[in-house]
Amino acid sequence: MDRHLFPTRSLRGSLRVPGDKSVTHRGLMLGALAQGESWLYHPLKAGDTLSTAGVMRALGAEIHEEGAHFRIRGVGLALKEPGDILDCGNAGTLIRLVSGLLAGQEMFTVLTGDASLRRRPMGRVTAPLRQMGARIDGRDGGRLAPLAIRGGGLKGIRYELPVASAQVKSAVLLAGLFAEGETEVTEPAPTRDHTERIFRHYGLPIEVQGNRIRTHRAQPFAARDLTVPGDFSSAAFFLVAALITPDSEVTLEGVGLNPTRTGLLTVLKEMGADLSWEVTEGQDGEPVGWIRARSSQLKGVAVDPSLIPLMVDEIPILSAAAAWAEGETFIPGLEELRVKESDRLEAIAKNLNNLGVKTEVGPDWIRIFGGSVQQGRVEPFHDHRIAMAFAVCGLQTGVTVHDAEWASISFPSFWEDLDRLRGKD
Ligand SMILES: O=C(O)C1=C[C@@H](OP(=O)(O)O)[C@@H](O)[C@H](O)C1
Ligand SMILES: C=C(OP(=O)(O)O)C(=O)O
Repeated sequence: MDRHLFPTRSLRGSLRVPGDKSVTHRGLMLGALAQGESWLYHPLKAGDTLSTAGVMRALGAEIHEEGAHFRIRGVGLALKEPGDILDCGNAGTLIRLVSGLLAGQEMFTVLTGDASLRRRPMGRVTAPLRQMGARIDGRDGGRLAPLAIRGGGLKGIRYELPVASAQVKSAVLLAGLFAEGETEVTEPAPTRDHTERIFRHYGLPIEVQGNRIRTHRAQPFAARDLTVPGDFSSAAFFLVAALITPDSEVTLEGVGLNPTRTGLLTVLKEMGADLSWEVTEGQDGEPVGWIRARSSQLKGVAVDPSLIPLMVDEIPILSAAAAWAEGETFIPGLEELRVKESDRLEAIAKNLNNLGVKTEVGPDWIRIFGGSVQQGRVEPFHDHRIAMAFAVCGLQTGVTVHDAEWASISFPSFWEDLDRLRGKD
């Protein structure tokens, strides 16, 4: 479905963004593994996380939608063998994390997903899980889904992550809960630490020492309620929208401000953004607070590559900010963007060019020449973040977004929330 956005003059108001996608995936999985009943409050109910609810139900958990929340009855560590294949839809986090869980279970499962997911690299999880003892097959020798997993009999390993990936780290740690001995993961750079935090919330074994994270076999653990913070990655679209639109001020409330997620704030500040934020509470192990953004004249910057893992999903919206900045922005360290829901580096360059913005692209970097956005058309390439980021980029000039429904993978109320801030109810 095409969505036409007329030129926006100002964005004003405050908003509570939907629940964090990463925390919701993990909350559903661990709630499903716990013993007894618990509530997952304010989860994200969107394409990706509804896929996780479906998969965990097929594995024996009871998951009920109760208003805005989920009520979960867990299985107490022993999942049930499903009678059919498990469909992970568009969700990379789901297929990779659940592979770790299934590697630990004495049963046979097959995981698949949509066309995008079946193109994404799975060798990064199947390699360590095989080292732990799981038998896994798949297309291209287990590098691509569908993946067939026969789990059980795992032994702990010491594993150095070849890429800075929270999904791979989490898959190995989840498998470690079912493995004999200790499992240790070393990260090349810090990545989002929601798995470590949620393990602590449930009293599961977890020890973090610098870039080394250890776990070991878990005993059945009791169900416990969990409140999901607002998703910083969803908030990011409205922050940048307010910065680049004149006469704007937007406040986002109840947002997760975990420092392993907020690299974008550092970069936008360096670009001259009028941004303020405050952590107001610790909610079930995650820092939560508010962020305020006001119209700002941004300037181009060279981004420090060590910040990329702390803002890996925000590169599309950072590119939109760069398009409105004065001068050049250089973003290095982007090799992982090539293997997300789309080739995001390519998708960013194509959409910027559609909107009149010049770019140069290398194998893992992009240079954006800001200051010349024109009216145009956004092509999401079946990727939710691309749809939302470039809708924001074209807000002032007016823009047509093709296949706008892709936003519902992570942010079903995006278009209505945007209209509310634009004063168009
Ligand atoms: O662990 C997670 O919840 C996620 C980790 C990141 O992926 P990688 O681990 O592939 O970097 C991120 O892009 C994804 O949206 C969610
Ligand atoms: C990369 C993303 O998600 P996933 O890897 O879970 O598909 C994302 O939400 O931007």
